[in-house]
Formats: sequence, C-alpha cells, structure tokens
Amino acid sequence: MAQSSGKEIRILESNTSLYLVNITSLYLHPFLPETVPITVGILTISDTASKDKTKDQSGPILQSLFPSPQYHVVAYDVVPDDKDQIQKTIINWVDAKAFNVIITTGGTGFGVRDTTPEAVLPLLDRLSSGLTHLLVSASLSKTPYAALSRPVTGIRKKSIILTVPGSPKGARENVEAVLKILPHAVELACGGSGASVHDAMQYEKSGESEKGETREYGHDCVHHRSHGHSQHHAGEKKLLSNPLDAPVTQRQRHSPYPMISVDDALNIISVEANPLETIEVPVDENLVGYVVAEDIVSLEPVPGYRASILDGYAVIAKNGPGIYAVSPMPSIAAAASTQSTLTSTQVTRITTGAPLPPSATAVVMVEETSLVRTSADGKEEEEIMIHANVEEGENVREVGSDVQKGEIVMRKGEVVTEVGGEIGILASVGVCKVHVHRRPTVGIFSTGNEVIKHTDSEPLKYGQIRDSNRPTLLSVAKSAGFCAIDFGIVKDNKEELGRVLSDALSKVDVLITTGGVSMGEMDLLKPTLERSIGAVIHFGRVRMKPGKPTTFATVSSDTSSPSSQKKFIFALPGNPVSATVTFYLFVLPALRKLSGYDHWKLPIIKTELPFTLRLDPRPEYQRAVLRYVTLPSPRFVAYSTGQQRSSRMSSMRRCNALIKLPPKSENQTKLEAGTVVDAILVGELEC
Ligand SMILES: Nc1nc2c(c(=O)[nH]1)N[C@H]1C(S)=C(S)[C@@H](COP(=O)(O)OP(=O)(O)OC[C@H]3O[C@@H](n4cnc5c(N)ncnc54)[C@H](O)[C@@H]3O)O[C@H]1N2
Ligand code: MOO
Ligand SMILES: [Mg+2]
Repeated sequence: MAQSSGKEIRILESNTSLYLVNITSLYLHPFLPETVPITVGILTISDTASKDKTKDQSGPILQSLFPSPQYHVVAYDVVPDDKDQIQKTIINWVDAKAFNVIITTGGTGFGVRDTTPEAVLPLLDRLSSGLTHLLVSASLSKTPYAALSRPVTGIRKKSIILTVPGSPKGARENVEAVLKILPHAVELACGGSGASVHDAMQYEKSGESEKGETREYGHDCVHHRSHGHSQHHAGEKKLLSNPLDAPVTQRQRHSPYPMISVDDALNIISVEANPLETIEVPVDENLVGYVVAEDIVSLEPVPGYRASILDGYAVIAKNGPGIYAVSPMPSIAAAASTQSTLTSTQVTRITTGAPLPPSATAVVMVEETSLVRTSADGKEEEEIMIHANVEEGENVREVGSDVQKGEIVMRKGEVVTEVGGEIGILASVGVCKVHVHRRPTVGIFSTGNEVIKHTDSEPLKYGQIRDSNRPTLLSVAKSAGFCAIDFGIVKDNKEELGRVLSDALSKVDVLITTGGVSMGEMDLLKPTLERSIGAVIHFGRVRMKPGKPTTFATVSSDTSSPSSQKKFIFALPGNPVSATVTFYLFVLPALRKLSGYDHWKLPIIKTELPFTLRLDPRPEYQRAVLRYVTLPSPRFVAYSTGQQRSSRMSSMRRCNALIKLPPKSENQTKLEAGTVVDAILVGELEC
C-alpha cells in the first residue's frame, strides 16, 4: 500500500515494516504517478541465453521480484560470458544515470568461462562486503555448494551492483535475501540520509524549464516507463500524450513531457540502442561503414614469396661491386625453382614486385649500375657493372614481412572506413567474407496537411509549403551510408498516421518522422505512437534550440517476447532546421551505435568564435562554417551562418559544424569574440 505524508512517500509492506522510499516535493505533480519507483536493470550473463533470449530463465524470474509501483525494471539484457561486453553494458547503464540497482545473474561460479566477478570488480568504486556476505549466507543456508559461488557487490557512482548466481533458484534466493534492505541501501547510495533522494540521481536537470529553473520529475520520467519486454506495457501504464479522440478543448495546455538535457537524451538513446546482430558479408566495396564483429586474421602471408622492392638486379650481396654476367629475369615458375640459382659471377634482371631467385640475397637498383657489354645484335644485356654495395636483404620483401599468416589484421569493433585501408588489407590477405554488425535500415516520412512534394509543378496554394525535410533527411541518411526508404508525406490524420507508422515499422529498424510533435491540435505523433502503435516514448522534449519537441520512442514487434526485434522512432520537429539538426545530434549517433560503433557520438572540435554571439535561454546549436586558419596563429574558427531561426534552411547551407552555446544566464548574456567553444563536426572541414 502506498501512503503519502507531506513530502514523503511511505511504502508499507504486508509485514508492516516501513521503508521511506522517496521524498520529492513534486511527487504529487499532476503528470506523475504517486510513487517514485526504484529503478532496476537486470543483466543475464550466459553464452547460451545470449544466442537465444528465450533460453533465459533467471532474467524473467528476477524481473518478477521487482513489482511496480515500488520498483521499475528499466532494462533487461542478455550478454555472453565476455568480460568486455559485461563491462560495456554496466558502464553504459550506470552512465545513463537510469539505474538505482543493477543485478547480474550468471557467470559467478568456478567454470572456466565464469568471468562475472572479474568483469564487475574493477567497475566498483566502493565494495559492499556486507551485501556479498548476505548473498553467500542466503545460499549457504540452502546448500553447501553455494560456497562455490564468487559474488561481488558494490557501488559504482550511485548505482548498487549485485552479482547473483545463474541458476533460477539461486538467483531468486539471493535477491530475496537483499530485497528488504534494498530501498534503504539505494537511498544511502544516492546521498540520502534517511530522507530518500534517489530520484535526484537520474534527472538532475531533466525538468529544466526554458527559463532555466529546475523542476524535479523523479524516477518516472518517461524513459523509465519500461520497454516492450519489461513488466509494463503501453496501455497498462499512465500515458502522457493527449487522448486521440479527445476534443481540442481537452488538450493539455502545457507539455507533460519533462524537458531533459541533450546529454540525458543521448544517454537514454545509448541505453536503448545496442549494436544489431552479426551477419556474414562479402569483402567488397559495399563493406564501407560496417563494424567487424570478430578479430580477423590473415589467411596468407604477404608477400607470399621473396619479392623485389625495386627495378634492378637480384644479386648475392656479399659479392659486392664489380662486373657481372646478366641472366634475364626468370619466369615466375623458374624463380621459385633452384634452376635460377645465381653463381658468384652472375646477377639476374628483376622488376619491382617480382620473385627473387632462391640464392639472391639483395637487389641493386638499376640506377646504381652501368651497361658493360651487349649481345651481338645489341638487344640484350650481357654484362653490367654494379657500383654500389648492398646489405644482405636490402630491397627485398621477405615472405610475410608485410603481414604474417595468422596475424590479426582487423580487431573486433573496428570500422571499415571509406578511406580504403580496411578493405585493402582484408582483400590482400585472402579474407573474402567477414562477420559484421548489421547496419540499421532507415525509413523517413514527413507529416503535415500543408506539406506537398517539392517536385509538385502546381503553384503553391495559400498555406502550402514544399516538403524539404524528406529530401534532406533521405540524402543525409544515404550519404552516411545507410539504406533509407522513402515513405512519402502523411496527412495529420490519426488513421493514416497509424497505418503508415505500422507499415514503415514493419520494414525498417529506425523510423524518422518530421512534424506534428509539438503542442498544436494537429500534432498527432506522440498520441498515435503511444496509443495506436503501443510505442514507449522515452523522451518528448529536449532542452535545446532548435529541436525542443524532439521525441524518441521504441516499439517491440512482439511486446510479449523479450527477444523480438526492437524498432526505434525519432519523431523530429517539423521546422526544417530543427529536423536536420536533431538528425545529426540524435539520429546519426543512434544509427552509428546500432551499427556497432564504439565512437558513436560525432566528433567535437574546440573552436574560436570570430564574432560576439548572443545567448538564447536554451542551450543552442548554432549552424556554422568551421575553418582551419593559420594567421595570426593556427586554430579552428567557427563562422555562424547568420540568422538562426528554425524555419530558415539557409542557416544550414555550407554548415559543417554545430557550435554548442550555453544557455543565457543572469551573469552571461553573450559570448565575446575570441571565446573558445565546442563545435560538433557534421561535414567536411574547410581549410
Ligand atoms: N505552443 C507551442 N507551440 C510550439 C512550441 C511550443 O513549445 N509551444 N514549440 C515550437 C517548436 S520549438 C517547434 S520546433 C515547432 C515544432 O513543431 P511540430 O514538430 O509540431 O511541426 P509542425 O507543427 O508540423 O510544423 C512546424 C513548422 O514546420 C513546417 N514543416 C513541417 N513539415 C515540414 C516539411 N516536411 N518540410 C518543410 N517544412 C515543414 C510547418 O509547415 C511549420 O511551419 O513547434 C513550435 N510550436
Ligand atoms: O526548438 Mo524549435 O526546434 O525552436 O524550432
Ligand atoms: Mg506543430
């Protein structure tokens, strides 16, 4: 039962023991549920279950131990017994500030693949030996074999991390043993001292209003509202969007969506969007942009034979300068045989890359020789003079001296770039197929009754505008190397919108829509996504200019199955500049993360402002031309593209960077010329 008294939320359990779970002055905010749950992440660690999530028994059992409203299972994932993957997931989750408690199940035993304690221990800022003891003693009271479990527990930043056994029974017993003290532990780990403050860890800035004051939203910010695979599904929970059938008189007059920071939005995207499955693809020009999912070893040595580096004469180096008889360059077959063995008075003509005769130990370049005698017809060299000394091995590429057979030529996680090096190396060592992460396919549509095709030959009617978002985003997604499907222009009509959303989501991994996400009566994206499609909206407003109403949602094609393919929806604002800027800030990083990039965020360059810029109440991403200049000193300088209104697409023209400007404050209303700021690189640099 949940009761409230003043600022406290007291959860009473049936055994009447009382836990202070949270205090927040805004827990009675009209848009928030009455309780603020403790957020939990469950990570199953198992080689078997990572290949087929349906094999995981412990993960679902653990989820059932954290019922709402006291708890909220924010994420559930399965990774193999692989130290890197375990660490990556936990670091990601902790950095997303979305988890009070992270529980891993599996990999704590004595098995040779059991590596959970080794993966988790280095991540802990503080150990909690009491909790570890509690876990072990809970299991020991049931079976002496519990002594073979090696749990570690502790705190990273503000998240409590517990590692419990992989067996469903052991996992359950362990978690049940700590459940009673968990709320109190969470509160203390978050800096509380009896008064619960655990919500503060997640959205320290999430509720900032446009003027800069901070409102607290607690744990049940939209992104904690569960995934398709957790206990809460769209429909069972409180939805924030306007009801689809309600008259305009009943629309909400203030956005119910917390305004979160750009960093928090990226963290939420990062938690949701994990690298897609691996596939095998041929090594050819279509490989650019893929991230390899395995270490790749050379199948052959390069070179496969002793090759000359120069055009000249293959010699026995120790014989030194002098006059030598010339034998013509042997055929490839002959070069490999002993027939072409040199005597001490002979040299062989050789070209760059050709195989050396077996007895040759070096190559002298033709420029360091002179012709002494020709054949009678003058067409053949018979004797030459060698002028220079050469060392043994000089100008020779020995077998495997570029790449040895079995050498790693690409490491797991590396990207095949458009620069060419990776395809070149793979091709040169006989690798014809590689395992890579699948790259997401993208769908794009524009919305709006006023929007017509840009190619429409009819003159515009009053109120009509040409669709610039769809051609822009299609071109940007394609030039970033993603397969992008055009789903046209959709009317502001809930049925049509629902139909096209469903159709597009059945065909692509990531759907980008523009328009219809703000406060207007025709802004139907959020309610249609939530109420018709069953999508979970993770955020619906971001504190930024342009792009405030940017919306991110996910939907699982089969919400009852944790293993079903998740789809990602970016409902971007209709204003053309807002749509383009938010594509670069959120969609492109997400596409890179799904493709398996470690460095999925776009590069940032420190740059100088050549002119004074006035600040906006929201953090602003000004479009700029970033240039490298050398005078009076070498540095990057970012020239604003002029008037920055969200509708003014010419502010994107020639833009290759987005300058990050801080919000206006009482103390700071502008940035002076010469100030150094961060610029996000979105295009090619100008020099
Ligand atoms: N009362 C409020 N009004 C608005 C707010 C707000 O907080 N309260 N936010 C403003 C901000 S910020 C933005 S950004 C826009 C976003 O609007 P929507 O995403 O709902 O987009 P629409 O209303 O559909 O269109 C906005 C604007 O963009 C033009 N548009 C739409 N689609 C296209 C396209 N494909 N190509 C070119 N131009 C397009 C459309 O005609 C409108 O002019 O909301 C503010 N309002
Ligand atoms: O944030 Mo809106 O994108 O100002 O124009
Ligand atoms: Mg609108």
